[in-house]
Amino acid sequence: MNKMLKLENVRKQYPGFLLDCSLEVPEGYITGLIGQNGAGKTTTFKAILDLISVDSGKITVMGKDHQELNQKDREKIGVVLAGSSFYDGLNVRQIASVMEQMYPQFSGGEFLKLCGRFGLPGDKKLREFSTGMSAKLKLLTAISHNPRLLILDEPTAGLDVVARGEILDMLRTYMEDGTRSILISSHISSDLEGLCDDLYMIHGGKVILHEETDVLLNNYALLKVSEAQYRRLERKYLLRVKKESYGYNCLTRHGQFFLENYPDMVVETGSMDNVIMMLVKGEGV
Ligand SMILES: Nc1ncnc2c1ncn2[C@@H]1O[C@H](COP(=O)(O)OP(=O)(O)OP(=O)(O)O)[C@@H](O)[C@H]1O
Repeated sequence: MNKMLKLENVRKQYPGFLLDCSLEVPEGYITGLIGQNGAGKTTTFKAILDLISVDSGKITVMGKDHQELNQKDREKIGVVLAGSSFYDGLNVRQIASVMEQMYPQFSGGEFLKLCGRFGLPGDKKLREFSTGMSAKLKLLTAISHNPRLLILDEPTAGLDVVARGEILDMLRTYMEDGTRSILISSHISSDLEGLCDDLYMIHGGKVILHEETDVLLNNYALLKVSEAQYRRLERKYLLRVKKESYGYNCLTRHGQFFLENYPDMVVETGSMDNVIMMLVKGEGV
């Protein structure tokens, strides 16, 4: 399978923080990067886009070293970064003409049609936009020049549930052409679990888990067990353990096995937040 993006042991040191990240985005995939505030998501995105220098490691974008991308290659990438935007005195129609001059592939007509569909008036200045409108505009400008790879750092940050849903719908529509790919970050797991094919969890600069979303939601589970039940559990099936007032909370990758074979045990599947919590707060077995 073609890799649209590959990071191999990319390291970046800041005072009190070390990013050490390896990840891949295969063609046709939506890959999610999930992590709490300060986990290293934005640092990873800036490294990919060559906005910061890295200390070591290798970053390959569409088969080329990320520092060797030419203008044509860069036109195949759409980006949403926190904070970046157009001058706020412009309106949507003016942005369309700026984009048309920058990107030969950009269709102003198509862009304005999409803006209309997502409730962005053509003659309203950016400074009059709500947070949700600005987020939608950023994503529409990133996808309207027909890129093959989207790199989206927290595109749903600060949005209400309706605006988040609209952003996720835009991304699903973008993916209908099967050769496109997305790397998207969020600290809200529910945004990513319904969208992504696979997920990387990042914590303290390190990737602590990489799994297909289906496996994560169906096979990873919390076992809530008493002291006696815990003593009988085979340790090899457990990833992390946390002492609780009732006994132990255990993270396993074999949730279906426990559901089928231990009818008396409390087995909770389907929550990415639980998995993250146990990976961060639980102890090794
Ligand atoms: N220019 C910088 N100089 C020093 N430290 C930095 C710099 N940029 C980021 N950091 C540190 O790197 C760590 C990771 O920050 P980063 O912005 O990548 O996290 P994040 O996962 O994107 O978090 P958030 O969800 O809050 O945006 C933090 O501890 C931050 O303070």
